[in-house]
Amino acid sequence: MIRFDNVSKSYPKQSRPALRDVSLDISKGEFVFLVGSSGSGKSTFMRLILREERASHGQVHVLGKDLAKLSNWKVPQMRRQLGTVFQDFRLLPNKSVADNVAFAQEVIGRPRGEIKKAVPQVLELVGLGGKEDRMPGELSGGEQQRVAIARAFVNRPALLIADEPTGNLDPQTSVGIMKLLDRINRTGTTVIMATHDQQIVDQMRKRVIELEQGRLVRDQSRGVYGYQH
Ligand SMILES: Nc1ncnc2c1ncn2[C@@H]1O[C@H](COP(=O)(O)OP(=O)(O)OP(=O)(O)O)[C@@H](O)[C@H]1O
Repeated sequence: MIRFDNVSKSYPKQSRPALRDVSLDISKGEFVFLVGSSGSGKSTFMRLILREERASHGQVHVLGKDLAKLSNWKVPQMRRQLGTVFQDFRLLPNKSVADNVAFAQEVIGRPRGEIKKAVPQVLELVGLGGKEDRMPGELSGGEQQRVAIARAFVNRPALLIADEPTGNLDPQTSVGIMKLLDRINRTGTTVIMATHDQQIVDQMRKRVIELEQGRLVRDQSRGVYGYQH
């Protein structure tokens, strides 16, 4: 599903590369935690997968495609198969919960009837049944993140990328969000999650990939958080 072959990424005017010679494979259906101290390269790793950035050296394959060879006009089509969730939720503040989720389907041209059916279903799945008409500002942080996950999942992406999805949430709420991501993973969606949350990584015992100054320093199945701040 994802393959990095000797991938390095240097940003202009930066003395050291953000990623150095990273090689790894992530298979369909895996759940992977990406850990490492601030600045170790986690966001860069995810931006390469989304083709928001391009590798300086090496090859990035996503869903069987070499991203260096993917023409720009095909990028949106590729991204439709990826869902993204962020620490700061990124909901549209003036749209209701249902409309936030529906929007993800509208932009890819799904028929109205299908949207009408899919939105309540996915809101039910994330535990927000009955809150369709609320505005994001009327929800708790945990609920807002559930909306963001519903929006990311409504198009049934092959891969869900979550960048510190529990970063703004208290420990108990975070556990609920993790259970939800685990459930989504069990439907067959591959999940890659960058996190600084030691408790969650230690509890879930999933594959752990650790970056340090842009290098892959650990790749462990059923791993723990491991590094010190
Ligand atoms: N757009 C950019 N332009 C220049 N340098 C960048 C850019 N994005 C990241 N970097 C640099 O690349 C390195 C890796 O950053 P990256 O954001 O990938 O780390 P991170 O592990 O996601 O950090 P955090 O946990 O704080 O989000 C850092 O040294 C950072 O300053």
